[in-house]
Amino acid sequence: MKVVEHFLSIQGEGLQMGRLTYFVRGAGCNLRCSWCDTGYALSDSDATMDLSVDELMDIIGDVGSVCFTGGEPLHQKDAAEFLQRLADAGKTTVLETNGSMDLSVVPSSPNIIISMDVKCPSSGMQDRVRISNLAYLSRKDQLKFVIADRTDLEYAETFLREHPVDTNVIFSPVGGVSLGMLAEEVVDRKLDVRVLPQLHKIIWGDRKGV
Ligand SMILES: C[S@@+](CC[C@H](N)C(=O)[O-])C[C@H]1O[C@@H](n2cnc3c(N)ncnc32)[C@H](O)[C@@H]1O
Ligand SMILES: Nc1nc2[nH]cc(C(=O)O)c2c(=O)[nH]1
Ligand code: SF4
Ligand SMILES: [Mg+2]
Repeated sequence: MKVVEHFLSIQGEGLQMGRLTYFVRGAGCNLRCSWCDTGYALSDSDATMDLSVDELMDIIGDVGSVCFTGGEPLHQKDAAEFLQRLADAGKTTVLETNGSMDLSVVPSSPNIIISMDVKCPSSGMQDRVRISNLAYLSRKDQLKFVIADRTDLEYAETFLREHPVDTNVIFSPVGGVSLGMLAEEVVDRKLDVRVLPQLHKIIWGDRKGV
């Protein structure tokens, strides 16, 4: 596994928000979202270490919650093996994936929470979503829309109307965009979604390793 960083922190996103979590950030991504807050992890050459799955399991130790992210974690050749080992060890693992990578490779386990993005127009990557991935999402998983503006919001609303999915839907503002604006729009439109911030940025600001 080409790893950029790994660290113990508090889960800052999604339904596991607030939980002590061990983060593993893989190097390399096949997309280039305009607002990506992890530009330091988008190339394979951003890797600072090459770790085996055994080494990663030793590093994670007895921490019960893991977030496998990136970059794009499914870009890693041993992603499925890592996910299977985490699931077999009984760890709750959130897989933060960008929606363009085939989810059929993800082991089926109640311990693996797929957190799939649908990229909205502001990202410049909205055409990269793999619609067939929606079939792999269930009630344990989450579908995340990162929203920069009203165009994104309307895109997300239309997407959900055209592709109803029985999973948890999260609207999260692009860093720096008003959470209040997003919340008011969701209330006005009576959208059955969760409006969530990035908790780690509220605690520590926008920086690496947290
Ligand atoms: C850094 S990405 C890595 C995982 C995967 N590549 C993806 O995009 O889902 C992790 C999460 O952070 C979100 N994200 C990235 N930049 C952001 C920003 N500037 N503001 C809010 N969320 C952001 C992504 O949309 C994604 O849900
Ligand atoms: N604390 C913290 N929580 C996170 N949840 C998802 C993250 C990510 O970059 O994928 C992330 C992150 O970078 N930090
Ligand atoms: S897919 Fe994820 S890691 Fe890749 S550019 Fe977009 S937000 Fe950043
Ligand atoms: Mg992050």
